[in-house]
Amino acid sequence: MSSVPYSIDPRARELIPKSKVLVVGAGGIGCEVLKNLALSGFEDIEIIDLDTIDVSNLNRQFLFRKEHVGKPKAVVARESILAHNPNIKIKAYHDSVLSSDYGVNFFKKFSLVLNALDNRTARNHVNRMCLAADIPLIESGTSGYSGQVELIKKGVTQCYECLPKPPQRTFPGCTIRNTPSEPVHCIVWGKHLFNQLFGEDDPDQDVSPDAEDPEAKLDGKNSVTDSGNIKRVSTKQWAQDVDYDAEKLFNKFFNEDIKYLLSMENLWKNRTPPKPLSWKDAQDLVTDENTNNDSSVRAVDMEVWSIAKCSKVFSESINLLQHDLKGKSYLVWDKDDKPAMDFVTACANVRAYIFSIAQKSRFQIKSIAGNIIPAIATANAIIAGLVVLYAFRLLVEDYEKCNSIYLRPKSVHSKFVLAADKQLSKANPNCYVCSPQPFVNVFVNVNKLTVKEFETELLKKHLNMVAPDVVLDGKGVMVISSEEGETEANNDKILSELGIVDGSILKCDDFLQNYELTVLVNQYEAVEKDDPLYKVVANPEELKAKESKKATENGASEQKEPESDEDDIVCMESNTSEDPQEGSSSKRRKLNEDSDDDIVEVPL
Ligand SMILES: Nc1ncnc2c1ncn2[C@@H]1O[C@H](COP(=O)(O)OP(=O)(O)OP(=O)(O)O)[C@@H](O)[C@H]1O
Ligand SMILES: [Zn+2]
Repeated sequence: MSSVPYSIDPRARELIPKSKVLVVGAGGIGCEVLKNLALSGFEDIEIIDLDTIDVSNLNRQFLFRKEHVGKPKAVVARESILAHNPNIKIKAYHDSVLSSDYGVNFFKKFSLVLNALDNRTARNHVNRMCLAADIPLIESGTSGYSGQVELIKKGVTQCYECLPKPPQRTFPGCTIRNTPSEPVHCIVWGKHLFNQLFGEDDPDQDVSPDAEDPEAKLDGKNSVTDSGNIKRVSTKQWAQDVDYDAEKLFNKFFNEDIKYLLSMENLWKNRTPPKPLSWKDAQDLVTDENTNNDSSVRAVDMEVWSIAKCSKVFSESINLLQHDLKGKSYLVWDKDDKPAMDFVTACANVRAYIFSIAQKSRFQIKSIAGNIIPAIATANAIIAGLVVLYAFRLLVEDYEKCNSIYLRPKSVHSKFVLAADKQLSKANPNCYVCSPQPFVNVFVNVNKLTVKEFETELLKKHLNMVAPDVVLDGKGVMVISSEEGETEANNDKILSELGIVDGSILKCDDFLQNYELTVLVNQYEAVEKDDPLYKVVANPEELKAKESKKATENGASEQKEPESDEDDIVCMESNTSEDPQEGSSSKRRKLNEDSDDDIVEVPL
């Protein structure tokens, strides 16, 4: 780093007003980035965001005001910027960046793309689009007091998908409220419910179905007749009015609300729909194998409770918490408070059951629940400042000054708050996205997996394709087509029925992403009940090494539902809030790791 790291190159000053910049996401970081761009002289900006403004955004997304709630973020962000500087050319798209309207040619228009997103699917997609269009991308994210800015440039740096990532820990609100798919989503929901019933009112922590979920309104049609969210004036007030009757509460949250979610039909087109559960039916759900008679605290903590037990604990903990609340205005959730932790364990597991998600022991839930990270406005502001400083450097192709930079909480392990890598991160030669000839090994049971499962689970969910075409190499068989009506007849066929066997090569092409991937099929059969449906690796040697290592560590294979989520969670300083919060983490490395060998302090 130079001694005056943030001086602006005079050539960049000239280019700033002439350069066209795309900002993807107008949330916490996006609002800050837009303001910084406008104030530093950028005059040609486009902004895309799929969401509308929620009341919970107002504390940190300062381009939005109370009167904007319900309006599209991109549109209001544009209006707010124009109100300050009407001379800026700024175009807003209220849409998902994943839509086919934003293809490679759309991206080619820009000098720079700045990501301000909160989820991996969209980040992966923009990564691929910028690689295909050969446009520099600045990727950024925050998670609590930590954050990161990183340059992605074809042929110069690693791409967003070069390294495997730990499980995601920050979640969009609609995942929590409408479409949980992992245990942690149910745990966050359980903590939110605790706060709604007993804690301090926080609009960020609504637990009711979110009818404003953009996915529920695909094609502009909303299957839900009621246009707004299900609004309870106050969940706490309602709970008090029914005297915290456990049966009524259970039926409300696990039966009626789930029935309402089912009415949002678009959500369930490609997902397993949830099963509403009444209090009465829950009493019958006793696990057969529950022969464990050991009632010691340790045994109870390690066991995965049956749903009948969850409902019993739900009721008992509510009674205790209601008692604790007497004389206080609210309770503060604490993982070490028995009824509070019992309540979250019971709720998380009942919700997991309803959504066909693996249930967890109290011990596992405790470690996950204690590590959920809040969104911090100042971290967003610092990261957005760095994003725009890096934008200045990129305009003059000063890539060497765009090393990944990290914001991290000060701790006993590190003296400084901002640190940068000493050099640009090199691309992974085995990356199945940015290597010259992307290639990957997939391990699937060709005698069991259907074409549809292969497409949804593997190509879309795992390999992040949006609209793949798949041809069986050498045979010319069109397995999957992105054109409607061409290969639907294959959907329910087993892979082997189409001639896909061990050693087959599939050529997968996502026209939208301008991305071609060669897939080598390896026959694999799950042995244990919990073994994954499939595995994906660039280099099978890596898989072997990792698997045997993991197996000795915790008896689990690599891709299994992570048993040790807490290992991957970035631990915050002990005095930070533990309230769950959706954020925008894109972390690629642990930010509080001890070794500072490969990073340097950044003078402020
Ligand atoms: N596929 C996508 N296309 C366009 N915008 C997206 C896409 N996915 C996410 N976004 C937007 O990225 C932004 C990320 O911002 P942020 O992390 O602050 O999330 P938020 O939803 O505004 O806040 P929070 O989740 O904390 O309530 C959001 O405004 C979200 O709508
Ligand atoms: Zn890569």
